Amino acid sequence: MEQALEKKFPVNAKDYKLYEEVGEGVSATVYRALCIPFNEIVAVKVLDLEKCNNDLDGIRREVQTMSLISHPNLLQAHCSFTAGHSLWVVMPYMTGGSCMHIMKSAFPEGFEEPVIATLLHEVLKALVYLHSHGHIHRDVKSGNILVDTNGFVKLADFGVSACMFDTGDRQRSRNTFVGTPCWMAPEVMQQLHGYDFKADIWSFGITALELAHGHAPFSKYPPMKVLLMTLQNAPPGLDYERDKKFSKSFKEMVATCLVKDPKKRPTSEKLLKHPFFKRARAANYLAQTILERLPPLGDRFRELKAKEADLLVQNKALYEDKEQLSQQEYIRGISAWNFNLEDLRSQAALIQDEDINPNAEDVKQKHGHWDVGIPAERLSPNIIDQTKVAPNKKDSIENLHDLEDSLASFPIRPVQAPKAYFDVREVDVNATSPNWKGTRSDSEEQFPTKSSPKGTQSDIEEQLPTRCSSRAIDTESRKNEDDHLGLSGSLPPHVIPEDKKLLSGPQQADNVTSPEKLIFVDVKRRDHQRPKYQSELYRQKKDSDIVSPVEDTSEVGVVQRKGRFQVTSADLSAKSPVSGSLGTGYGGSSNFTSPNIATGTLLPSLQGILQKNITQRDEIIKMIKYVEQISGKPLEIAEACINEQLQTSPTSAKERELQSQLVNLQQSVQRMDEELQRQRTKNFQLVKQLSFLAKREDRLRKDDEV
Ligand SMILES: Nc1ncnc2c1ncn2[C@@H]1O[C@H](COP(=O)(O)OP(=O)(O)OP(=O)(O)O)[C@@H](O)[C@H]1O
Repeated sequence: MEQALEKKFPVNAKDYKLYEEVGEGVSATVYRALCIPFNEIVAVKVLDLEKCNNDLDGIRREVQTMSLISHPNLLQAHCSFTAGHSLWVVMPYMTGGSCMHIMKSAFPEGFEEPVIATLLHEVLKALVYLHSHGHIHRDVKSGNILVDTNGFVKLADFGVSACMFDTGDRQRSRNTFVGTPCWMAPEVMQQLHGYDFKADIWSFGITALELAHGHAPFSKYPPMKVLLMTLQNAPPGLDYERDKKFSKSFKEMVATCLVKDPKKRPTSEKLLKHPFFKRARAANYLAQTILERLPPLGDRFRELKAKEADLLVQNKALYEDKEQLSQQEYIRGISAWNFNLEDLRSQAALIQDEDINPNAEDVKQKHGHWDVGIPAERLSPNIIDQTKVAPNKKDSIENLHDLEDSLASFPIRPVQAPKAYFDVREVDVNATSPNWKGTRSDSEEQFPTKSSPKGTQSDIEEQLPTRCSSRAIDTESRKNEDDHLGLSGSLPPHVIPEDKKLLSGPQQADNVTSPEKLIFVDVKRRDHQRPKYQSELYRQKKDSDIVSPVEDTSEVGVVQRKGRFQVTSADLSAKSPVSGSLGTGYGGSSNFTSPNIATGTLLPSLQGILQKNITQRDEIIKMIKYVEQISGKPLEIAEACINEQLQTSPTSAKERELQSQLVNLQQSVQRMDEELQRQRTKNFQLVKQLSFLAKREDRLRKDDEV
C-alpha cells in the first residue's frame, strides 16, 4: 500500500474502469474500480460537484492537502481529478468497507469489546496524528472507519469532507436532506465560541457508543430532535441494562470523551493512554472476528440498499408523501456539521414518527411486558410510569426557554426551530375536549426508553412537550368536567366555530370510541393549523404548569403517533364503565362550556359515544334479561327504562348537516394551509438559490477585478 502511494496514479477517468458501487455519502458515490495502467483495484469516490455547491479549486486544494498527510491509520488519496461535473478521488480499496456497513450486515447489535478497543485504538492514533498537525477531522464516525482485508483500520473522509464542511451546504443534497448531527459535539451545534480538535473527541465517544450498540445514540431521531437532545440532555453513555457486559474502563473512557465542556475532554494524546486501549489487539484479530465469512463489499452494499428501498416503498405506501421519505435519509447515519436551522425547522414539520421511535431494544429491556394493545417497542416508558417524571415537567418547560438562549447564536430565528418541533404538543394544549382526559400526548412515543443514572434526567428533560401538553389537556378536562358532553342533549349553537377556532388546532375528541379502538387522527393536518396561534398556545402551555402533577390522570390511555396519524388506545371504559370515554354519566347533559371545541371533530366523537353506548346497552339488556330470568321481573319495564336513558341520538339531522359542513370547511382550511407550507418551502429554496448565485457572481466579479 505504501508503495502504491508512491506511484503516480493517472488523473484521467478513462484510465479507470468503475465496477460496482460500494458506498454512498451525502454527495458522493464510491465505486470499486480498476486502475487500468496498474491493473490494480482501487476505490473511486465520485463527488457530484453540483450537489456540493462547492468551489472546485477549493476541493482540489483540500485533496492535495489530504495527500500530504501521511499516517498508516489515515486513508490517503492516490490522486484526484475532475471529470465533467464530478470530482474523482482515487483511493486504496478497503475490502471490508466501513464499520457501519459491517455492523449493518453482520453485527446489528454492535461489536464485542475487544473489537471495539482494537478499532478505536487505530482511529485514535489517526486523530493524534491529525491533531498534532493542526487538523480537525470533523467527521469521526463508524461510516468513516474503513477496514481492509487484513484487518488494517483507516480513518477516511479527511480533507474532502473538511473542505466541504468549510464551504457549507454539504449537508443538503437536492432532495430535502439534512444529515443527522448525531456525532456532533454540543459546542459545534451551539456555534457560540467556535470549536477545536476536542470536537473530534466527542465524536470519538459517540463512535464508541455506535460500535457498542450498532447505532449512534439518537440515530433514529430527526436532526432537530438530535440537536435538542444533545444540547439539553445529559451526555449519552454506557449506562443501560444492555451495557452491563462492557468493562468499567470502557464505560469510563466513553464518559471522559462525552463531557459537554470541551475543555474537560482529554486530548487525543492523553486519551490514547487510557487503560481501555490496552485491550486493543492486532489487525488479524479483526480480520478473523469481523471480516470472516462476510460477503464481498459490493454485495453487502447492494443488499443494504435493497433493504433501504423496501423501507422507502413501505413508507411511501403508508404516507404517500414524498417529502416525508427524505426523513429516511438520516437512518443511513450520514452526518453534517454545517446545517441550517431553518432547514431543520422545515424538516421538523415533516417529522415522520416511524423514525423517531425509541430504540426498540431499550424498551424491551426496561419493560418486560406491555398491557396495552400496542406493540411494546412502539411505546415509551413514560407511558407506563408517568408519575416518576411528573414533578419535573416545569423544569422541562423552562429548558425550552433555556434552549432558546443556548441557540441564540444560530443564524436564522433559532427560537422558531425548537418551537416548530414542539408544535405538535403546543396545539394539544388547546384540546379542550374532555375526551383528552386520561390520554397521553401523541409525542410520547418519541421519547427514549432508557433510564439510567444519567438517563433519568435526560428522559425527564426530554419529555418537556409531552408533559406540559398532557397537563394542559388535563387542566381543561377538569375545567369542563362538570359540564361534559353527554348523550341526551343536542349540540349547542356555539360549537359552530369561527375561523379562528377552526385554525386554532385540533381539539379532537378523538379517543371517544368504543373500548380498545385505535383512532387515527391526522396529526399533520393539525400541525398545519397552528402557526398563527403559536404564541398564544405557548403561553397557555406555560400557564398549564401550575397544575399539580398529582392531578395528572393521563396514565389512563395511550396516545401515540403513527406517521401523520395519532393513534389512540382509548380503553377508558375499562377503568370506569359508567363514566365512559367522556367521563360523564349516561344521562348527562351535553352542555358545552369549552369555547374552543372544533365542532367538526364532534361528529366522530359522538358517533363513538353512541357506538359505545349501544354496545353497553346491549350488555346491560343481556344482564337484565338474566336477572329477570332469575327474579321473574318483566323485561319490558326494565328495557323501556334503559331505552329511555340510553337510546338518545346525540345529533339531529340538522346538526349532522351542520357538522358535515364544518368538516368540509376544516378540510379546505387544511388544504389551504398545506398549499401555504408548500409555497413557503419553495420560496425558501428560491431564496437560497438566489443567495448562492449572488455569492458566486460576487466571487467572479472579484476574480475579474484581480
Ligand atoms: N476507500 C474505500 N474503500 C471501500 N469503501 C469505501 C472507501 N471509501 C468509502 N467507502 C464506502 O463509501 C461510504 C461513503 O463514503 P464517504 O463516507 O467517503 O462519502 P461521503 O459523501 O463523505 O459520506 P458521509 O457524508 O456519510 O461522510 C463509506 O461509508 C464506505 O462504506
